[in-house]
Amino acid sequence: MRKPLVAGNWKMNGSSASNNVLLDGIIAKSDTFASVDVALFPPAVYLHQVQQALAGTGLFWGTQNLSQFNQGAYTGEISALMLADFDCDYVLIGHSERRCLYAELDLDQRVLDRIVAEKYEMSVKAGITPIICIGESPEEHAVGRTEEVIARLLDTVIAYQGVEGLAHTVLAYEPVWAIGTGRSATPEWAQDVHSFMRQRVAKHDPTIAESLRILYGGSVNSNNAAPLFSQPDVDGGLVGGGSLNADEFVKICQAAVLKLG
Ligand SMILES: O=C(CO)COP(=O)(O)O
Repeated sequence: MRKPLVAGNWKMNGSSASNNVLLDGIIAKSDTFASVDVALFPPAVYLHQVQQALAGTGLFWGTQNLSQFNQGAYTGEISALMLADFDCDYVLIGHSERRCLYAELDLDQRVLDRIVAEKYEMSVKAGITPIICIGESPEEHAVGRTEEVIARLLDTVIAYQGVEGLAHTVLAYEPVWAIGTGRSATPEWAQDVHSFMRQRVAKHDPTIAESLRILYGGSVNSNNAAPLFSQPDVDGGLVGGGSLNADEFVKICQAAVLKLG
């Protein structure tokens, strides 16, 4: 049985004061979801605050991005080694907001997937578990290209690092059309796509595929979390807006506990 994981992506939200309220609310109820893994992803400037608050609670933390380079003249970037310095457990890689809004191309205009693969390698080497986000755009969704888009990214990551790295990786299916829209994928749709992802990995290594956690992200809330998480190949959620309110996020984490029966 894969242990469910609920990840709260705060995106560019919060302040020292509001973070304290949110953290206190989550920590106060953490014994009600102790049987699942829960991780918080604050903006990098608040990493220290979150690390201090969560130390000893059993909750995990991470960041929303990392550089594909180790160190040097990369203004504004944060390396895997720096994240390891903060005992980060996880890092989000390839979130659609980075791909779309920040056009993560390198100087040779190489494809985005390659950058994702390089970041993935950096995090694995630093001992930080990557959560690789993939999903189709509204346009790709409309013309039925979901599986093609997902297969392309998965194959690039596997080709670059080998399937073995996926033993230390979490995948997140985040359809762009469901992010921040209030229009979540149906549980059936999420299950179909997650199953496709697992089967694609299984072609390379069935054992790794079976143990691989695949999260669903896109308008997860306290009403739809339980039906989504009840699907056999949905191993938890990557939550944006729903992770900014302690009561709402705690309910989503508790929904993941139901999956354990
Ligand atoms: O992008 C997401 C999490 O990374 C999902 O965001 P929402 O839950 O706000 O739709």
